[in-house]
Amino acid sequence: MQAEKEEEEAFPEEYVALCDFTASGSEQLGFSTGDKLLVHAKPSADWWWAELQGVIGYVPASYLRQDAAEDEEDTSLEDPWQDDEYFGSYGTLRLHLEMLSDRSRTETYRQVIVSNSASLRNKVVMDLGCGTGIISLFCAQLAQPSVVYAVEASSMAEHTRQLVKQNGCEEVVTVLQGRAEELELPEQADILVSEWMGNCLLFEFMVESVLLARDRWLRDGGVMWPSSAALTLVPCQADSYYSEKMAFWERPYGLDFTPLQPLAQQEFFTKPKFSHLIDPKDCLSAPCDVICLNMYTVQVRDLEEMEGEFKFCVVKPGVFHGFTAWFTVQFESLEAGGATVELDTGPNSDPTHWKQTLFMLDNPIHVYGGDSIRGNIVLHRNPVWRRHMTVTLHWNINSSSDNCQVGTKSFPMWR
Ligand SMILES: N=C(N)NCC[C@H]1O[C@@H](n2cnc3c(N)ncnc32)[C@H](O)[C@@H]1O
Repeated sequence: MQAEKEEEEAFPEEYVALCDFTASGSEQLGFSTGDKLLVHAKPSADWWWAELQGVIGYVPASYLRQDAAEDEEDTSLEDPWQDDEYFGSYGTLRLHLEMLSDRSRTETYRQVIVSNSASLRNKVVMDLGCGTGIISLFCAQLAQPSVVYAVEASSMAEHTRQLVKQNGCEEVVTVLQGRAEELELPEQADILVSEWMGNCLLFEFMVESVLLARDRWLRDGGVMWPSSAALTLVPCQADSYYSEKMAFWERPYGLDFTPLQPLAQQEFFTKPKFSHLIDPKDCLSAPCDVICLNMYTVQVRDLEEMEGEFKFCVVKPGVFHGFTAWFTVQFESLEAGGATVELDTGPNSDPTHWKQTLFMLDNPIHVYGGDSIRGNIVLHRNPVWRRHMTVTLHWNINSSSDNCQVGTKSFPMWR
């Protein structure tokens, strides 16, 4: 009782709009950046009941920031790119060690350089987000480009310069510290190479920087490495994960802890699980490429909302616990007709540091051979936190043994 009373007293709360929102329905309330809204209730984490100039409606919580009280100093708007935290994390060795230790990833980039070494002669290369400079050093060591501009925004750049000198590549490799989309390159590049992929392909949205650099620094007819990318999805079993996080509460030490299962679902199954290693036998159907990016034509505005359809035919009876996603990227040859090199981060290739991403349904569903699982996936980029997105899955199960089941679930990654 006391808590409810305190809660009522807390409302209304003053919030300020971080960006424009256009209502899509009579029950929603549209607003513009900077509007001050009065929040009267927070019925869910994502949608709040708010008022603006006497009009009431639902508003998306992620678009709002609590408004500092008049007498408190105004906290500056947090950087939507969270650059301090992001580039701070790349200023230490931990993530670079993880990426360099990923032999599948790193050897693929080396193979791209080796198999194109002749065509790289006298070319201008831009290595965007070079980190420790491994790709640039491969270029200088295994081919004869005229110059490689190794661009790195984090403080790692100082050490990268040292590695370039240490390996006798300073004649070819020039390290430029700064954000690629902000710094000046001395000339256009013939090849823009980058290892930009994040979990679920797009998390971190470093790809935006690659596209901006493409539009500004890649000469007409220049080559993008990767040239294309695909997000792949499969319906799957995840029995061990389900047992570990959900079934566990059924009979721990002979006691019934099932009242905690709704909490477990909220805590463990609301967000995607990164670094999931799916066993190929847990795939319930053949995988499907649901989103494909052509790195020459995709535009930054396309990244706001990407949608892909899928239709899976279940190949064996099992428990449909969720979907697993991974990605592949392709590197076209510099020579006409030359072989394309591919990096596949899926369950049938050598594991990479990304592994796969698991999206758990709230409740597992029994499926049988011949059932179809149709639907779509929507990647909705966070309008405020620009390195984040929400992944929404809609599915429709047609089963001979059961009437069709329809479901949908949205997974914040992370805000
Ligand atoms: N998911 C990944 N492939 N992350 C690799 C990111 C590497 O690129 C660097 N990086 C990311 N974005 C940028 C940018 N816009 N400009 C320069 N370096 C960048 C980052 O500091 C790290 O060394």
